[in-house]
Amino acid sequence: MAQDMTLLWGSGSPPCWRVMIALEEKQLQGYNSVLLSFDKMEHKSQQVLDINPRGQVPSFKHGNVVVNESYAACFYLESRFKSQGTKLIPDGPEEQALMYQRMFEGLSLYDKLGAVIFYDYYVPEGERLESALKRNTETLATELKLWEGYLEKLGSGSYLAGKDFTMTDVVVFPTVATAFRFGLSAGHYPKLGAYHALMKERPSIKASWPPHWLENPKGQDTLKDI
Ligand SMILES: N[C@@H](CCC(=O)N[C@@H](CS)C(=O)NCC(=O)O)C(=O)O
Repeated sequence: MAQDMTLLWGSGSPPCWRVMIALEEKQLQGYNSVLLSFDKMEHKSQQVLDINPRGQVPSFKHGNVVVNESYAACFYLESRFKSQGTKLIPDGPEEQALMYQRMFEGLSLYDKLGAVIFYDYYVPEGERLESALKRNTETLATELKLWEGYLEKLGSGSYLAGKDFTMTDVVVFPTVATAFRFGLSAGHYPKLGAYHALMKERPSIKASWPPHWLENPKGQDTLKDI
């Protein structure tokens, strides 16, 4: 089916997961899927550097077309396979505006989540401060409350940009799932919890669930109290 496509990816990487969901939704199964190990630094291998000089994943190739930014790859797939699989960009101008707005806001959520769960990874040992981590955590909680409010306003059973599944869900769900993997409480964020539960049942999500999460279903509890 999609044998002329290659995706180099790492398990649990939200940017990689975005592209995998888009491929599933556009019925592009059968692509050449190359799972790389971050622990072994395989994302810095020549195989990746040949198509992505940043040495990052996702790295994606379709024939001679290289698209490495996850948002760009998702847009490329939607545009190239417009009439195939799920329609990810709604036609209505208002629906489209909300979809674009929320998908780019999703980058803020991703950055703020990373600033908490990967604090020790990003900040060298001698430069870490309790006060900075506390501030990052408060900033994340404020951001999560925004999303909780968006879902509340849309009503139960909604996706992130309305009653239909859209590109916003493709690109933002992996961040939401990562927050829950790191212990976010559905008790504290019931709308996000319901959204997470709804999405977990979707075939594209089941098919692309991070393999190391399947192997080890228990995540961390970093976010349990926020
Ligand atoms: N802007 C890129 C970000 C990709 C990214 O940050 N990938 C991470 C994995 S989640 C990575 O490869 N990190 C290794 C590195 O930067 O050296 C996208 O959204 O595609």
